[in-house]
Amino acid sequence: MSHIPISNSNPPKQTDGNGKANIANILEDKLDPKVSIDMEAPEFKDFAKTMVDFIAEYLENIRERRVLPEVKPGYLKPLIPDAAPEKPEKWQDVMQDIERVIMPGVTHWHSPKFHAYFPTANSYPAIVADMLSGAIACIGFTWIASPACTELEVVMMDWLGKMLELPAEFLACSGGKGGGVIQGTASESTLVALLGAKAKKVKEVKELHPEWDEHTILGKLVGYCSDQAHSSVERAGLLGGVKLRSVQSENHRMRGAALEKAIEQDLAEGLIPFYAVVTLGTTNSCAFDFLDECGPVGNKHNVWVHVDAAYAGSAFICPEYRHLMKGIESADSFNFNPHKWMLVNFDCSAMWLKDPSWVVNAFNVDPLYLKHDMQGSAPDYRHWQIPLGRRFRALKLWFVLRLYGVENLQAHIRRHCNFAKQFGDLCLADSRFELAAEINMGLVCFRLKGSNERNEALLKRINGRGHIHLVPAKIKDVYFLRMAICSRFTQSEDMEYSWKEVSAAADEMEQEQ
Ligand SMILES: N[C@@H](Cc1c[nH]c2ccc(O)cc12)C(=O)O
Repeated sequence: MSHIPISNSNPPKQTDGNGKANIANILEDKLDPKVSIDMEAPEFKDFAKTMVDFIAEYLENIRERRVLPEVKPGYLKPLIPDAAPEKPEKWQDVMQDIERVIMPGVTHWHSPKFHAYFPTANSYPAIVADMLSGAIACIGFTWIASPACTELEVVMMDWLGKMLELPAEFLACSGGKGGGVIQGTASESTLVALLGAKAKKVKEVKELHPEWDEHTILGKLVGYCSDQAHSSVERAGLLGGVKLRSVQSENHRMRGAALEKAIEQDLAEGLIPFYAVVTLGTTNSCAFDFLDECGPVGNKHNVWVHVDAAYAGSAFICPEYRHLMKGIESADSFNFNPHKWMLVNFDCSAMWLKDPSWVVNAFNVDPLYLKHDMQGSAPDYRHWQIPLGRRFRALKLWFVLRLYGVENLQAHIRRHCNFAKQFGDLCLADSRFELAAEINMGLVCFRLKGSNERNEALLKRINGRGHIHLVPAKIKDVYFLRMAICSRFTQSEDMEYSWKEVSAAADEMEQEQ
């Protein structure tokens, strides 16, 4: 491509006297058809190879970078021009600008010094798969829009479901109604399940009470989640236009009896329970609701049970953690994010439905341009999700599952859990600290013994030092720090480093007292 003058782009256009461009002149001013405006393949190969080298260098040495940037809001604008260039630039110049413009403002999520939120995944096989997805660049809304996009997704969701030992009813290969779909995020899955549950309940109630209009029914619907559920569950209720009730957890976990009590109270008030979200691995403390209690309660009251295992679900590929999803057979839908903890880059949120027809029919619009002759023989995933467009995300799963193998993915999970235990032990060996919750998976919730204010000051100091990055949480007015193990590059020495940072910040605070 580059540096070919594009003849029509620059000469001043004659105007018609009113400041408007003269159409005849513009039409005369055509592109030379022999001149390509595209980057050609040889140049693409050089550019892409340089980028691959940059990526490998960036990731392998990520530990050396300051995990949290020091820039202030607005830092970037002065570093680049105010408008897009008229003439093409060199890719080498763009490469140069990555360190100058972008890197100073990057929070390095894949650094072993990053311990905030929960992990987001990153692996070379997934990055390469995304390159291929970018090249095929199909929009797989229907089967015919790119059969491989749909069919690989169906099979990958079966592979993944088998890795977790999901009940056969969730899998397409069982030959029943069930199957899996890749959504963008767990929040989307929660909303999709809620909308399916809502459609199902409205239909049931209409059959029982043909005299009730839809508005009356919708006003009576009520859903449930634990008081520890992610805020996206509450948001799904708002987006879906239904009431959601939060159920008090016990030791951070929702119990069946509390859920049942809430349902019965609502029934007594004439409300219509329709949906319950059971969280396996909460954001605050990675607590697990009792699915084996809550699921059967939901089933008994004909309430759709959705399981949100966004982070912790990846651990169910390890048999030793599967007891935490006991009761899974009672769920109507199940979701976890391989893009959090299973080495598949964002976005890849795996959702299974026992009976997708509720979701499919709830969203069904069928314009002529989206119809095709094979309808009904394979899923048209546009009906399973909120947007119409969808990328070829199954490629990332396929590459990661094949190039790691289940064994190495299990090893990744186990390593992170062990690092969390290592950090927890370091913490407990220092009498100034205590754990704020039991250590679950790759998360340690800890705090300085004493007031919330002391812990707020500690976190500020840790993040201010800039060597590691953590975020806090609060449960029942107790403020604590969350140490999430996030990077696939983490080694045991990194945990020692992170602990030293925490204890050095505590030392500083003591010295100032
Ligand atoms: N980033 C998440 C938000 C989310 C939804 N459900 C969760 C459960 C636990 C957790 O730690 C985060 C979430 C998403 O995929 O939408």
